[in-house]
Amino acid sequence: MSVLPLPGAEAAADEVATEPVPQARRRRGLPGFLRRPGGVFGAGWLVLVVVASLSAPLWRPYEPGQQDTANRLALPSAEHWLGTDPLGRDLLSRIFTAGALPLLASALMLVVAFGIGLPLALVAAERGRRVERVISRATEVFLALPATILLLAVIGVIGNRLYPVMAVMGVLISAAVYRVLLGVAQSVRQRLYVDAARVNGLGSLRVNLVHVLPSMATVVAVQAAQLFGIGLLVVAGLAFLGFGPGEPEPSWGFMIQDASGYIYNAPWLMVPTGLVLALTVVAANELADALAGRAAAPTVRRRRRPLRRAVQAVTPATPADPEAVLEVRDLTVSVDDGPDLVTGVSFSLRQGQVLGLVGESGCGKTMTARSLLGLLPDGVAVTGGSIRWQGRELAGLTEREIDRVRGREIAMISQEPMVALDPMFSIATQLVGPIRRFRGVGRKQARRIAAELLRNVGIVDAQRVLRSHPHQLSGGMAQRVCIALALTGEPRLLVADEPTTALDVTVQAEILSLLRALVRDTGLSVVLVSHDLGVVADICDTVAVMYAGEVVESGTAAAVLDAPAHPYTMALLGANPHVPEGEPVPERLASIAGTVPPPGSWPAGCRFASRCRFAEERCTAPFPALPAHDTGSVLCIRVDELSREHATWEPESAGDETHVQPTPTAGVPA
Ligand SMILES: Nc1ncnc2c1ncn2[C@@H]1O[C@H](COP(=O)(O)OP(=O)(O)OP(=O)(O)O)[C@@H](O)[C@H]1O
Repeated sequence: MSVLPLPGAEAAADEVATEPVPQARRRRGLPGFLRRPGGVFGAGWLVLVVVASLSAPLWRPYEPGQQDTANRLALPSAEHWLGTDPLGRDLLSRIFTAGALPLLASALMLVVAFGIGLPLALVAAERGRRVERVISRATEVFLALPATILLLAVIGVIGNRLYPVMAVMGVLISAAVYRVLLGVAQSVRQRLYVDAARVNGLGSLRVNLVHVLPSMATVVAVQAAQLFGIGLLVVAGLAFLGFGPGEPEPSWGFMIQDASGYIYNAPWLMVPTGLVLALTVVAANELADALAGRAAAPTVRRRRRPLRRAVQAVTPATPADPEAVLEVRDLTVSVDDGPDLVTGVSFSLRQGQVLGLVGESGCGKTMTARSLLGLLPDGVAVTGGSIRWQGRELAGLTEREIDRVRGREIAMISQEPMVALDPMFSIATQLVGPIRRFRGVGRKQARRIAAELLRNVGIVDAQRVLRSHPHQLSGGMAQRVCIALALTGEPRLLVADEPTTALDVTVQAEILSLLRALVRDTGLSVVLVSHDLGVVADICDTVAVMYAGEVVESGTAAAVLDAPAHPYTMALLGANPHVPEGEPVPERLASIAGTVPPPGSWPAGCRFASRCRFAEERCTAPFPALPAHDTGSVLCIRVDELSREHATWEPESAGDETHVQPTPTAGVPA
């Protein structure tokens, strides 16, 4: 007997890992699964059988043991609608009297299986890889046990008592339930709105109850429906083998076994009981399929984002800039038992300033930014260096300690506003909760503050937006709401990970000007992650250019962007399609041959050397020391020579060019 795989449940689990299209959720009328014939049949038949079985004592035409000896083995008639058994007992009355037991026993099995499997999956998904490994190994032991033999052994010990036996069956099945739900819980926890909820101070229990569980509901329902059918078959199978209520008590399994003895001279006897059992199992499966179909249909796939954090030993560092509110020194972020993703990253940020982290995709910008909030993916940790925020060390804080900082002192906005908002709740609900938690105010006042926050981020019809759900907002509006959400805890530092990437150019300019206004009016500091030099030039005071997990050049935005000193910065600017206002549009853009080397295969010397036009043999040797630069730092041993030579990264030849399609950014001075 095996309960895995559960194909429908797995399909639904797979789909739940993607982001739902909110419009589909909000369609009015019948639930999605009831728009499918299988769903209508499954739900209808199950309701009928459950109601008829539980209420059988109220309506059955005969007592289940009442014998009509003149009418033995009768075919259906007006007196006995489904016929009679060898003792002349009414089949209709016996079938539905017998129904309560398998239905309740199956339900008990489900309660036990989900009562164990679901909490274990939530805990394993939340607590990280080590806890998950322990729980998974333990459940694998259960999966390896031969369930049928074990059940018979249990019956041998506790006797012919069906409910305890089915409870034991539930314990065995909980391992399979855990396996399916773990994957779902892990993927739901990776959604940005769960991340946002954690940043907004929601405790782990409430994150699970409010955000994770509702998103798992479909998979739980699919799996429960399938397991219910399996439970019915188990009960019937046990009764067929003689384990279950004995004569004269009716049971489906025993009635089928009894009928099998009359298969040649009274074949009809098998039909009613067999049909009711078969239809009930099929109905459970049809319902599961319809539920899985409902989950599968209205979805689109989105990029998954890593979220969880793990902190390991860190080394302290002394502050270099006395005016800095944020001082990151020699930050190293690594995969557990794996390569470094970020090494030796240092930068500082003053109050009311914006720091841009720039670089190609995969350079470690996001890992660096997420380290500030303790929101690294599971299995990735800060393994060295220091993150000092307002004089306090953040690297190495426990989850509980960093919880007090997240949202209240440091908040986050992300690249995909639509995914950062929970599609299930109105904007008011999503704002009021964090406001009440962070500011300790009542619901009414929280709603007033929510409206005020929306107005502060440029939303004029705040009341309408408060009543809306995320899918009713445009991308720009949703990002404004996300910024308002980030401001609910009155943070002093905002980590903005590509906040304008998903928006069109006009809206990008609006959001940038909103961020600028917030910085100017409130003294907020911002760490802005971007691969767009136009955006960085537009808003940042200082810049740290990242390549292959390290900062290769840093300094004031004016210095770095106007007079880049590191070849990689020169190359990025040479390949930048943004054209400064008033400057001639270049005919060709430079390109950078090759790709960023992945973590684990960085060379010992300059990591950019293999792509650098100015590289010499000595560039491949390990760096002697970090060369100094007037206004920041440059990780290039040829920096002085290149500066003297006025080196620039120009398009070299026809093979090294890209024709320009200028996309002027509103107000980008570059
Ligand atoms: N959970 C993870 N486990 C292992 N490696 C990871 C994980 N998440 C990211 N990485 C790797 O870490 C490196 C840095 O990734 P990161 O997301 O910080 O880059 P990025 O510069 O922000 O790029 P992008 O702009 O595409 O987000 C990449 O090589 C990436 O593949």
